[in-house]
Amino acid sequence: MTDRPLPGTPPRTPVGAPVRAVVLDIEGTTGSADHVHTVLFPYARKRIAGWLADHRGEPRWTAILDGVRTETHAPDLDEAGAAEALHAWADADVKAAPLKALQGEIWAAGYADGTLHGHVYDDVPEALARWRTAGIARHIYSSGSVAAQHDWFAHSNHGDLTGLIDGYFDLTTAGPKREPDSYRTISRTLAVPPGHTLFLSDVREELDAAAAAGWQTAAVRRPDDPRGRSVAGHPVHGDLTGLHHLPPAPPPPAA
Ligand SMILES: CSCCC(=O)C(=O)COP(=O)(O)O
Ligand SMILES: [Mg+2]
Repeated sequence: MTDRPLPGTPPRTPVGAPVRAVVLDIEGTTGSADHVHTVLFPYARKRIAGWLADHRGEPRWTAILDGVRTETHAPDLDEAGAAEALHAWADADVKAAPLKALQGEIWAAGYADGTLHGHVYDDVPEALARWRTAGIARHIYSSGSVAAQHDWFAHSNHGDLTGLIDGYFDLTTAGPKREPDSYRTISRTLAVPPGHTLFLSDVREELDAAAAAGWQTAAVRRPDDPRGRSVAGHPVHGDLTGLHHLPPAPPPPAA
């Protein structure tokens, strides 16, 4: 796949404008995509049918079934049909909210019994701590559910990092990551102007969507990423160390 800017992408606030909030992707940016694909996804895939059977009738089971029925436009789908849809989404890595909610539920048990951990690259805790010291807000935006994101950072290879993170956005609270409107929703929630918000991701289409919403962007392509270091239209970093010293926002005017 070649990296080309989307036609019609408007010019952005130049990098260098004061940054008041950093929003970070997980898979491929702050954590290992390989860990997500070879550890977390298979762990959940194997347990989908068992989880549905074990939690039948509970409110979270009902929410997941209702979500699958809505997404598949099949209001009468039963548990077996829902399991089939969830398996198909898992196999194709479809970012469907009911699958993401269920994966989060299943992973929670694995984190609790110590089978699973979240993978966070070594440079991430220091970057988050530096931005906190500089008064820059730090939020995560991933297709994984908010609960799954929180668990990933709470049970990371660097210990519990949740104290360094101000909040989390997912498909249900913001929307799909390749849609500019999702970034507009996050801007409204954070009450930070788009031009003062920096998005970090490994996926060009996500960065293009954030840029279309007026955000600053930087691509993160880890050295082991087979896609290489070129992401058209966005500055590219191999880790977060080059982003430690973001230009801080001036303090708000006195009332
Ligand atoms: C710990 S959240 C799991 C990541 C996930 O489920 C996923 O689909 C990756 O999404 P991202 O938006 O972080 O690329
Ligand atoms: Mg990613």
